[in-house]
Amino acid sequence: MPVGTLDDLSVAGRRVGVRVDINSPLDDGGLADDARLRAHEQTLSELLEKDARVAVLAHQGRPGGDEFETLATHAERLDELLDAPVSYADANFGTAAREAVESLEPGTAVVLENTRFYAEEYMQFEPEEAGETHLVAGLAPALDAFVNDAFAAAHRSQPSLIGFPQHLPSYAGRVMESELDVLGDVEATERPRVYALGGAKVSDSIDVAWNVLESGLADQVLTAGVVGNVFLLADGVDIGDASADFIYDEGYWDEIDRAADLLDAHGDRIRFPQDVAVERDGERHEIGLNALPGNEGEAAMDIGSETLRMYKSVLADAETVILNGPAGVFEDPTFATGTRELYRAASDVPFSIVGGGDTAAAIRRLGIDGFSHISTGGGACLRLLTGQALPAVEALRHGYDAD
Ligand SMILES: Nc1ncnc2c1ncn2[C@@H]1O[C@H](COP(=O)(O)OP(=O)(O)O)[C@@H](O)[C@H]1O
Ligand SMILES: O=C(OP(=O)(O)O)[C@H](O)COP(=O)(O)O
Repeated sequence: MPVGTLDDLSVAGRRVGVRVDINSPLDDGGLADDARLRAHEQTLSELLEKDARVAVLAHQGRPGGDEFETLATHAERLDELLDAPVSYADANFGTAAREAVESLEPGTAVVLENTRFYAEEYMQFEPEEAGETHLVAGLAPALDAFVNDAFAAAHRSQPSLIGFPQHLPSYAGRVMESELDVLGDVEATERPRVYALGGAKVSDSIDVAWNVLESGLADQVLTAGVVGNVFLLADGVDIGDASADFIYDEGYWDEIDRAADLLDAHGDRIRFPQDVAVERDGERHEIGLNALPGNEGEAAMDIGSETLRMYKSVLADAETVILNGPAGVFEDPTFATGTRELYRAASDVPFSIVGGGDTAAAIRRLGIDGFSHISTGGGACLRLLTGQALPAVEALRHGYDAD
């Protein structure tokens, strides 16, 4: 069943709940980066220009975490970004929230409070149960329609993401629509198709590698970052105590075995680093694999030039590249070379897709452009690229039945 979009929704004067993902890095309580807010400008402006009365729903951080904050600052920033007035209400559901929505003038918006301040929001539900939670059952009567634009959270089965389509006609916003258009049909992209997997979320990356190698989606998988170091260990390379300890400390012991199984099954399509960069006397120093054994106290912080040469030659022949995770500790300029060079080569591939919060931050920081699509999602993007369903999208597809 296709997902309806804003083209199917007539909104003038109607109250529309819009779930966005404006979960952002914070800095002294303020927004350190507003990229995720700007991503939703189009959806919100389009609704407001058509005189909708918009209730914005969103989460920020995780309960107990450093970035678990109110959405007051986000509301202020949206008010600056959008041409229409945006207010803030410190309520999610109940009388105060319903009154805030019901009193909206056409063409104005209110940002409701962080949905995760409400305990049930951080639990997983089936759609029918999600529709009966206090947040959804309490707020839905104040709304005429629901728009889900929160692609980056679409892999979560939380009430505000999957519950409203139980009660309301529901549609994908413009961010959701364009992400699904580009990422929903990865099989149709040209080959050779290369997956470049770096960064530090080793379990997720190995899941992706398994999936795309087993299904035949990937012609080549390039590994870098901590993921590359795990493949080196899996291949029996002694990468030195500092790198290995990091991997064990992060609890990735089992991942080394999974990576070894992957190498046994599909080693002909997996590339891993041939040299790495470490810090020596305060400078970048590159070491080939033969010189690595016995290397004590120097962690592999980036891929080296030999590896880059090999990866660039794979990318030069690719028609499609899907990239997730930096190649090294790009936050430190000494170790940003691998990420910068790899991303530049990837941006020259005819069709290039990039996903991941840190990956997008690295692209901005290193000033690289030319990618075909930069996804707003990390986990959601990878889930879709491995052919798995997203609960929030399934809820839009199957949820509302007017009868
Ligand atoms: N060799 C490495 N050693 C330690 N950390 C690394 C290494 N390579 C990359 N990283 C770290 O990985 C982090 C990003 O990984 P990840 O969260 O998986 O990316 P994304 O958010 O794009 O999915 C960065 O903070 C970066 O410093
Ligand atoms: O930042 C997000 O996802 P991402 O880290 O995969 O990009 C989303 O806001 C989901 O947040 P969550 O991973 O706390 O559920």
